[in-house]
This record gives sequence, structure tokens and C-alpha cells, in this order.
Amino acid sequence: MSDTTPALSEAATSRFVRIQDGDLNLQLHYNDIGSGAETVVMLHGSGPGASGWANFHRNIEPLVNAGYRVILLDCPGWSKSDPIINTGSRSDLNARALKGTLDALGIDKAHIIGNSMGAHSTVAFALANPERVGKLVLMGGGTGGPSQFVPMPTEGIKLIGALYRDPSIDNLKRMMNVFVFDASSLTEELYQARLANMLNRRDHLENFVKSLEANPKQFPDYGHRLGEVKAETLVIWGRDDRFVPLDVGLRLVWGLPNAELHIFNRCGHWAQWEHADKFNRMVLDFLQH
Ligand SMILES: O=C(O)/C=C/C(=O)/C=C/C=C(\O)C(=O)O
Repeated sequence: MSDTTPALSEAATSRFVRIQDGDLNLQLHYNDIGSGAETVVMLHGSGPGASGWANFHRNIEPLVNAGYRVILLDCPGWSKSDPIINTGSRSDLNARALKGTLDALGIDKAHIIGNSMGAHSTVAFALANPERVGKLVLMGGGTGGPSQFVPMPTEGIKLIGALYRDPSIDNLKRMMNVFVFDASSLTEELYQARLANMLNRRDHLENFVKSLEANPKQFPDYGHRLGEVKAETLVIWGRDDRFVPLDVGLRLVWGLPNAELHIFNRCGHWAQWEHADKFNRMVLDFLQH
């Protein structure tokens, strides 16, 4: 899907919703594409300048063509959603934001595809709202907690921190070079678009740094609760993920009773972008059977 096809562009599908869940009262941005009876929600990762559209623009069209309604939710503190300083569990905050959004849109149940932080938040949502989830796809995330093999924080997460503190093009390039397996696939256009996203919302960048200072562990370890998630789950990981290492994916398939794992060779932390065609075919097959 290209941003030049007006009906499927970010601008044409851009919407806002106000959610109210206890003390949480926020305006959130989302993209709403397609009109199928079944809904697929996509939750983006935690990098500076991330958004539903930036993370998933290569994955929308096949789902819409197959008859799904696709919702890309921008989490609190990202893109055009309201700013927030988060001192508790960000996974649970995002889960509450998703519940509020589904309630406001009158959607009882959705399949959820989560990328990194979005995957942590998907598990948080499934734990809190088991009756609201269909199938789950988790990429490069699903729970916080330690890797058994790789020193934490990983090199990628350290580079994200440096980029949040100093949002320069050099730091962005340092981070993106570790982000994907094949950095030559990253164009100057992509870097500039990401830089513009980041610099458009300096408040989000500053709030993320303040949140980390207040609580360095934004994503709790759900390892001990994974057995409660009964939804069918497809876990997808990049062999060369230098942000959230592969053994976290192995922990997920051990803990989630109805999960299977696919590992992409020559793939970093962005499987849905680095291997978009195969990723899209796998997700459709998983959702339809
Ligand atoms: O710290 C974690 O466990 C999670 C890290 C992320 O969610 C990183 C994600 C980065 C992106 O998806 C991005 O587009 O920047």
C-alpha cells in the first residue's frame, strides 16, 4: 500500500477517539481501514517516532483485501495520540487504552497483532480481557523480563534510549542500523520520515525519558502468567533481533499453551517490514484457519 493511493492513505484513514477508563481520560489517534465483520488491531513498538502507520504500512492491504477491518492504534505518548508520563506498567496502560478504544468503537472482540512493545501490550490486554481477543500475533515481544543469554538492556534498547535523549539524525541511523538485519534496505526517505515523526512531537520524546527515569522497567515480566492466555497465538521473531532477543520468543512458546513460533532467518526486530510478503501470507493463513 502506498501513501499515494488516496483511499488507503494515512490521511484518509486517520481518526480520533476519546477514551475514559477510570482515571484515564485521553484522546487517541488511530487509522481505520476496511469494513469487514472481523477486526484486526495492530499495536506498534516503542521506538521514537513509531506509529501504527509507520510500523505496519506494509501489512494493511492484504488484510483489508481479505475482508478484515484493520485498526492501527497509536498508543498514549506516540504520534497524534495525547502525551503522557507513565510511571507504572506501560504494557497495562496500552491495554487499557485499547480496551477504551474498542469500547468507544463498539467492537466486542478483535484479533491483535503486536510489535515489540505492542506485543507486550497485546499479552497485557489478553490477560485482562480474555473474552475480547480472537487470535494473537506477537512479534519481537510479548513479555518483559530477562534474556537468558544476552546482557540486558540489549544494544538496541540502549540505542533507543540514546535516541530519545538526543533525537539527532546520527543517533537515528545508529539505532536503525541495529534494528534491521540488512541496513542497506533503509532509504534516506525512510530516515527523514522517521526523523520528522520524532521531531514533530518532542513532548512525547521528553515524556518517554521522564517515564523511564520514574520507572526503568516499563514492561513487566508476564512469564508466570502466560499459561492464562488461552488464545491461539502465532509468535514471530527475527533470528538476528538485537533489541528483544530470540530466547524471549522461546519463553513465550513454553508459557503460552496455544502458541507456535516462526523464526525468520536474516531478520532483525522488524519482521513485518523486513519480510513483509511472507509475514502477510503467514498471518492471513493463521487468521483464516
Ligand atoms: O523494550 C522493549 O521490550 C520493547 C522495545 C520496543 O518496543 C521497540 C520497538 C521499536 C519499534 O518498533 C520502532 O518502530 O521504533
